[in-house]
Amino acid sequence: MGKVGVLLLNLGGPEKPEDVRPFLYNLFSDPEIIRLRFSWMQSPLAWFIATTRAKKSQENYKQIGGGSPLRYITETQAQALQAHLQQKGTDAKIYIGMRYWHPFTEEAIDRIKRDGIEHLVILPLYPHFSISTSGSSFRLLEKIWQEDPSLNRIEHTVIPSWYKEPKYLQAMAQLIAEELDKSANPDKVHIFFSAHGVPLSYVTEGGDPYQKEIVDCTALIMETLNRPNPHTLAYQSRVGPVEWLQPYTEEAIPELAAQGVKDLLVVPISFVSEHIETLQEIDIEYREIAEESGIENFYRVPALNTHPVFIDSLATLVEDALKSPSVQLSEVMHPEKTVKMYPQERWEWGMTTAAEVWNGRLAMIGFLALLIELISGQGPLHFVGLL
Ligand SMILES: C=CC1=C(C)c2cc3[nH]c(cc4nc(cc5[nH]c(cc1n2)c(C)c5CCC(=O)O)C(CCC(=O)O)=C4C)c(C)c3C=C
Ligand SMILES: [Fe+2]
Ligand SMILES: [Fe+2]
Repeated sequence: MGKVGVLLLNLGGPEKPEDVRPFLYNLFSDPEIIRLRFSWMQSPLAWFIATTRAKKSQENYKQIGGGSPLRYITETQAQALQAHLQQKGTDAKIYIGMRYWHPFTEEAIDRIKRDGIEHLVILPLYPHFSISTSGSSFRLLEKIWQEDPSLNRIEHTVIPSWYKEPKYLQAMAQLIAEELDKSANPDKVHIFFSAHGVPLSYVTEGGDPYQKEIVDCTALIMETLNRPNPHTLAYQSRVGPVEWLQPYTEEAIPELAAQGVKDLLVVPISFVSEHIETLQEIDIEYREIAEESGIENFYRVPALNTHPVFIDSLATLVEDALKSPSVQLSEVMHPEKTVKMYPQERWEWGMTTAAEVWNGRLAMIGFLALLIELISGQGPLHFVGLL
């Protein structure tokens, strides 16, 4: 086999306070995050939301040291994966392609070309597929491929989602068991899976398999854990005025407390690295909500980061992908009717319908807010939680 490369896809995060606004601008410019019927409105709206949200977001990042640890952690994961693959006899170079911040996906592709990579495994660091995460990165890659025919020389294969990988489940179960055993009464602890949310319309109209994959994944982790603890699944990090997947984490925690739960173990499951939503949202905001509502012991399972069993699972995914028939970007993005992949047609159609909702509500709220905010210094977006 010729030169092998592995492209790890991730979201990216601002490294310092000045990065927050341009990072948010990149995020809200993505039509997979907000799609507007009139594409000319995308940039002004992204600019508007980024500018108005930046201060609050910067304050959150300040609470965890001013920036996101995502780049550093992803780099250590890449090094660990490269070393582990080498140990197992696979020579591969690892590249990091972030969607909204450095090192950008475009830069990774430039390096892959320069290094003369012949076989490329595309591995998103999201265990579950969502239109808004892996889907967005795949769409960007597809565009890069379309614009640069020389990339067709590279044989590529995509791993669309991988939450069923046994060693990933084992690593999660191991981390949960270690945390449970720190409690005086391990069997009494309520295990609380907190997944990152998406707008409900992504699932109901867009056909996003994300919710199903998350539900499946929690069941598989509980099965692997094999303990008698009760468990709950809820969704965190809602942004904007539309309905997201329910139950919401910030509402589910007080409900459990009202039912008499005293020991709560939060398990973040959408993401494999520590980031602002584990370090700030869970460890600070949700802990406060829990303690105020009567939870006595609040624990949190650490993110996988460079857990050796997790790195081994990533290596297995890469090795299996190199041995199996390739999965093309075009297959994932435009599956044939007979292939049971992501329902692109419903997704396109659904996102258009969802877009109308976003378009109507966000654009209207956005420009109205801008006007009111300019006049009064206090806009309505503060009340719907967008700013
Ligand atoms: C699987 C994980 C994620 C999903 C699904 C997801 C969807 C999604 N996110 C936003 C809006 C924002 N996300 C932000 C940060 C952020 N998002 C994820 C993961 C998922 N997002 C991570 C890991 C991070 C943090 C990166 C870091 O800095 O460590 C932010 C910025 C932070 C903030 O201002 O709160 C926004 C905004 C939407 C709208 C969405 C689905 C449509
Ligand atoms: Fe997000
Ligand atoms: Fe988020």
